[in-house]
Amino acid sequence: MTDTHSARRSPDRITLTGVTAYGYHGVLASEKTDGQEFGVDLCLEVDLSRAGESDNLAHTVNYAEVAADVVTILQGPSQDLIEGVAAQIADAVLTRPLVEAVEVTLHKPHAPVGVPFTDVTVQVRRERDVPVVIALGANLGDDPADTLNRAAERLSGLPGLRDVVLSALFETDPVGGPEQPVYTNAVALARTSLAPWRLLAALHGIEHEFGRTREIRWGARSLDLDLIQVGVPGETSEVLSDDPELLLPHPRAHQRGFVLTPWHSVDPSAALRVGDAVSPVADLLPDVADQGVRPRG
Ligand SMILES: Nc1ncnc2c1ncn2[C@@H]1O[C@H](COP(=O)(O)OP(=O)(O)OP(=O)(O)O)[C@@H](O)[C@H]1O
Ligand SMILES: Nc1nc2c(c(=O)[nH]1)N=C(CO)CN2
Repeated sequence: MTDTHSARRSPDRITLTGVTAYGYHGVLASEKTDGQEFGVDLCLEVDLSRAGESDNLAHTVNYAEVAADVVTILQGPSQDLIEGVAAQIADAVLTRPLVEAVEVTLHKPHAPVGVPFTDVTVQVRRERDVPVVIALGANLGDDPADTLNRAAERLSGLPGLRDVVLSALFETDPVGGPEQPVYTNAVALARTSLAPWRLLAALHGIEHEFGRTREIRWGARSLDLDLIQVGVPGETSEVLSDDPELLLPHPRAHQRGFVLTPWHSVDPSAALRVGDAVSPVADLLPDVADQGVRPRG
């Protein structure tokens, strides 16, 4: 697992250079009929620490798959401008959740320039930028409400997380676990350039700062930060994960009034995937209405 401060390190990278394919991009009619060779260099910013330890391909980005995507786009429908082709490649690469940024250099060495030349290139850099939903909970310490407000400030200060908006705070009856004090819960919405794993590591770091220890499952805690959803359900930005260390969307979110009620309060149009279906959070609320979730005065 990555350390909390890794978001501030200079990023790990995967580079892929000299991917070539024949395509039909260009403004001139002859370019659209005759075609020419295009080349692409890529630099992907990816956290490689987990793959470096695990030796597991699932923990990194498969550069062969990326190369195949690049060739598909180069050979795909004609576009007038190589700027558009480069941007399309960047967007396709960024659909991989582990890619935090990508730089694409698109070469068109046989462009009809009219004078002797070696190459023409465009370069675009794009960062990952997806919505995230984070649930906050606390039921230990002098002032759990203050804990949640301070935790939200820490979220706002995290490199790679922006536009953090905290919901109202709710007092909630404990769900599951041993007998324990009532909780204070809230939900934070934000946008991130961080890969989900790095965001989870950062959340664990904040929990740790607030004195969180993991002992009893569903037991009392000074601060709990859960990642509920990454990306927009049903769209290419949605991240689905069945890795037990990071399940996305959070598998119990749809059953939890202490998540759904604060979430709906801060985003009445929120939607959550439950199995194969994407449901408005508003439609899930009636099933959790008896769980004891009260606005905090
Ligand atoms: N979406 C997720 N958000 C946070 N942790 C997750 C997620 N999916 C899996 N986990 C894993 O769950 C483990 C236990 O997390 P935690 O102690 O916060 O669970 P909990 O809050 O007691 O229970 P619950 O997961 O039901 O909320 C963590 O080590 C983490 O790796
Ligand atoms: N009311 C409430 N109950 C819980 C909570 C929580 O945040 N609020 N968190 C749990 C494990 O994450 C288990 N039960």
